[in-house]
Amino acid sequence: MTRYGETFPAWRAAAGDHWHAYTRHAFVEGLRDGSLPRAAFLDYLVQDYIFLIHFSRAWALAVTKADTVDEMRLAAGTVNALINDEMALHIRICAEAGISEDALSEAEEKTQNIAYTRYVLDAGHSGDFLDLLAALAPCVLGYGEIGARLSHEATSDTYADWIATYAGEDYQQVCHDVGGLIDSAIARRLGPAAQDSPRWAHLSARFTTATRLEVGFWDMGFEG
Ligand SMILES: Cc1ncc(CO)c(N)n1
Repeated sequence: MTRYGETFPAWRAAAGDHWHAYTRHAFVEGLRDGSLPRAAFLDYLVQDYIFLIHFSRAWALAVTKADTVDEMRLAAGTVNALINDEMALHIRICAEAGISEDALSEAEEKTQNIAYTRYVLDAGHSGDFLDLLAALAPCVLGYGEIGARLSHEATSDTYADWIATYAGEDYQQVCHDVGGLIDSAIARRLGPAAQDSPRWAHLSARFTTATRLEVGFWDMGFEG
């Protein structure tokens, strides 16, 4: 399993079965073996386009919640990667299927999508930089882990374009940078014995909640 720093493996372990339910979801396995119906994939991509808009807003909030210029730089880099790289995948695949960018912007946002993105934004608004990072982490790092695994385990090239985006060097670099950012942000605010800090359990619980919301997002993908 991919590490992406020291904090992530600890939070991932604390999320227990929820992490497995997220990263080994039937939707993910359908991407792996190509059995996922195209209509479900496109439905998911349309929702994910909207997701990425709000997710970019949450990373932009991280820029304003940061304490150092290094933290700002990394958060701003992630905003850039989301808006200018990752969303391009959605626009490209949807365009190939006859769904225009205008149609993407006008699509109705589903409730599981609203629940997830607004939970993350609220973590940032009501909490500090660490609360926000804990809520953001499962998304970035989970897709990194899924992409890296599927690049080795895929048995079909039906969804090769999607897999290559998350397994690719650019996205994997974002995951390593974000993993490092979480480690240094924690060390800076909670000190070397972060796991003994009273905040640790709370941050870890936020990570688990966001992981559960990822499971709901895949479930939603099947409903469409
Ligand atoms: C729901 C969801 N989680 C994570 C990612 C990765 O950025 C994504 N595109 N969508």
